[in-house]
Amino acid sequence: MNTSYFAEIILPLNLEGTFTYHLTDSDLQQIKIGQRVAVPFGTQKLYTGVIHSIHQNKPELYKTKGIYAFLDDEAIVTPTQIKFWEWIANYYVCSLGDVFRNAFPSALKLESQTFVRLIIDNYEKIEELNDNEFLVYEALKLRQLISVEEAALIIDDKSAIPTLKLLIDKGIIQLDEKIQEKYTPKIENYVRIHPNIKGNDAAFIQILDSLNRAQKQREALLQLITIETQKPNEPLKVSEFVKMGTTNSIVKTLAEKGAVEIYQHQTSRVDETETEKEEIHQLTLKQTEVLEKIKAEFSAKQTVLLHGVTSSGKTEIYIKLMEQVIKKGNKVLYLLPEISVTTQIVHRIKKHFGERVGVYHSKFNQNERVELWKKTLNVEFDIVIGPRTTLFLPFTSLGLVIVDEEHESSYKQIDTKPFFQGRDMAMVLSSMMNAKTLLGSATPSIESYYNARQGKYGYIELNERFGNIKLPDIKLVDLKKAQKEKELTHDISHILRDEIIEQLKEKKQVILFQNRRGYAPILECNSCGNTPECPNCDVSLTYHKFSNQLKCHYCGYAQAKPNRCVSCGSVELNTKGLGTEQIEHQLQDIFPEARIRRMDVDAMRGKFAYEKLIEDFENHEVDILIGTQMLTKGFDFGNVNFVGVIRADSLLNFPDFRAHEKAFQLLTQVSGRAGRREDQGKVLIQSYQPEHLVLQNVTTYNYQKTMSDILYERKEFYYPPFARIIKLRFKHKNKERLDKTAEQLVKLLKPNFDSRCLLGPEAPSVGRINNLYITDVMIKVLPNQSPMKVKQLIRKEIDRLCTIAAYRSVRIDVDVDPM
Ligand SMILES: Nc1ncnc2c1ncn2[C@@H]1O[C@H](COP(=O)(O)OP(=O)(O)OP(=O)(O)O)[C@@H](O)[C@H]1O
Ligand SMILES: [Zn+2]
Repeated sequence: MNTSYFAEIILPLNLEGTFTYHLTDSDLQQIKIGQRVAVPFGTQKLYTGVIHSIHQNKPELYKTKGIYAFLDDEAIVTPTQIKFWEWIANYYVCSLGDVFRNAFPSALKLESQTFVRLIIDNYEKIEELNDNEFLVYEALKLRQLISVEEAALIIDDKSAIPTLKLLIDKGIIQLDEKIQEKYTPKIENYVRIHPNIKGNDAAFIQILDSLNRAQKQREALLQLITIETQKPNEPLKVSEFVKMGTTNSIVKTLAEKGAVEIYQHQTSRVDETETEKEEIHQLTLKQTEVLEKIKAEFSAKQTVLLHGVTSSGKTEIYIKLMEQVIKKGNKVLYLLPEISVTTQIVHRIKKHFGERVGVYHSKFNQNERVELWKKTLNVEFDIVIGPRTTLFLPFTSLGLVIVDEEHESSYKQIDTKPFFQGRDMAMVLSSMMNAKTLLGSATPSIESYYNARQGKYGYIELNERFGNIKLPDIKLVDLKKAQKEKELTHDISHILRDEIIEQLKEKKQVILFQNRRGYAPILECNSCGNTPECPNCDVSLTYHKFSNQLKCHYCGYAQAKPNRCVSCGSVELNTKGLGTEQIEHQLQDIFPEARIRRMDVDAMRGKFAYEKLIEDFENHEVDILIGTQMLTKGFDFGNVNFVGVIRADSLLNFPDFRAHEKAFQLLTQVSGRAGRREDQGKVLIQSYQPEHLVLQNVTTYNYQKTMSDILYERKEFYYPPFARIIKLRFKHKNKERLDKTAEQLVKLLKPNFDSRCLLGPEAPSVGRINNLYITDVMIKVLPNQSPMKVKQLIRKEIDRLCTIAAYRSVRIDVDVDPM
């Protein structure tokens, strides 16, 4: 045995660094950086790891173990990816294992606690299974579900992971997941002249004669003939045909008589494979100019910020640029904030590039993820589109990374480590691969705007809408005044109401925005003022009328709505605040005829709920769409000329240093959904404080002014982009222990910081979630400090704290550049 070679292996553990295993001669024959291996860890555990590096430095302090098995012949992780993971672990102060866990699909990463289930009950080629595979297969037939740990008991430790991997590859078993909802495409009815009589004059004349006493049917049939002659290859929907003057029952009768045929055709947005490719739009003069400027800037700068007003055709410019990059043999990564709400853009891109587009859907299951990983590795795509996690796919030869709607806060990962900012990491990955990055937005984030103005990025403006349509006319509605003058029905001012009536009369569709979900966020007792709170979190419960429940938006806790106040027993419970659900009810009351739909997380539960709603909206099966900020993300609907904002106030009064920036962005974006085709759009924003500066700037589209006001304040108080923020979040079920730990860490850190730059510990506005108390410490890193040194210091002091038993159980999350 040759023990002079060792491999460093990345494991999905919350521990620093990589782990050393010794290599045998035969290991050395097959080992490649980026390959998967099955290894033991600790006394009992099995993991799938990835080979990080090979060396000859024998560890002095402990005895190494060997590798159980190699799971791949070739590497499935690229060297750039490993470098990228390390960069992230370093920057975001977490372990390489934390990054690996999040970046690598779980279906490729079996470990002791992973469960698999049988998907083929009667496997036909049983004789082809090896003994171990057969034993696991038999066990699964009895139990359906088995963990890697249990498989190791049935066969042995060494073979457990490789055996399960083989069974997965053969499609016999699958990682256990909740059963995924299948998308049932919408079936549309189409109508055509019956094939039996088409082109058969005799048969046709016979039918026509038989209709002599049914004039309407005869006319409809003749009309259909005319349409088919004019547009021979265009399928005609029954619904469209009916709009041209006939009725559903006439079409039905004609079908019964064998004159026409009603047939079905799937109109799916998700499954685009059969759609024909379309030519890329010719850019306008202005757009071409912008494209040329982008390319010129790229020759000197790695990153360019495209600041183009809503509906200026940024997407069209991206498409043209992508085409040019692909022609040179390079690949493109196109990042979007939330793929589920941006089906429209995916559709537009697929229309031009067809099969060579890979789409990462945040609701993809594990098996779909693996497929995308493998196809990217095999360079089967020219373009891959997806949300921030798409950054982790195994790309080669990227030429361009586009970050669309770069200001969107959903680029930041907040629920799982690493807490990375997808936009920033896009630039890192792009530069590692010698590619260029294009950031695009109608309302750039203040950081990107500042960097561009400082000359770090190229900066290009596009100030006119496609077709030279004017930006929507935005007016404010004073809710105080409306209330006083009794010009308010529920929460809808009469100006807003009349505008909606006008729009509906003209057969236009309306988009309304309200920043809160639920019915009326808070239930309050009229006698004692008590408000029901979540038993697990320090927040009031939100009232949802549809389910008649009170729900916690933090931990998911739900209870039936009480009839009496739990505190004093009074039956006079009142609702306070305003959510989308309530607006929906109010609208239904004011516009009983209108078809109203709602778009928020509660209404969008299923896997393809957004897609379905967007489809219905595009088909004009919806008159009024009310929703939360989901509505704002890049929607491009032709039939919307008017947008209304129900109440802008909660956006303005949010206790966060980014509140004004976000409010400006959100209101500008939502306004931008109006008037994108022919006429100038209109927007009404209702608010109790119409004099507010941010609102005033929104109505005049004064981005520059807004940002320079905000920059001024940020500079005064050391906020980004003038300082970097690192937030330490402490969590524990015992409040006293939590506070002590946080205070202790602050004491250790204090000597290194100016007092203005080390703030807290302080409980956030929601100080307890899911029975864990929370407290935050905020560190501001000034430009004259090295962020890396500060991070090292933080790591060191946290490690020091963890050596003391009393503090060890407190969870400390380091969030670099929190949002
Ligand atoms: N050169 C062009 N030829 C044809 N249609 C165009 C052209 N440029 C833009 N359009 C159309 O104008 C509409 C708005 O363009 P697009 O969606 O690309 O704008 P955008 O700048 O990405 O907007 P937003 O920031 O609001 O998402 C789209 O329907 C698009 O197809
Ligand atoms: Zn809760």
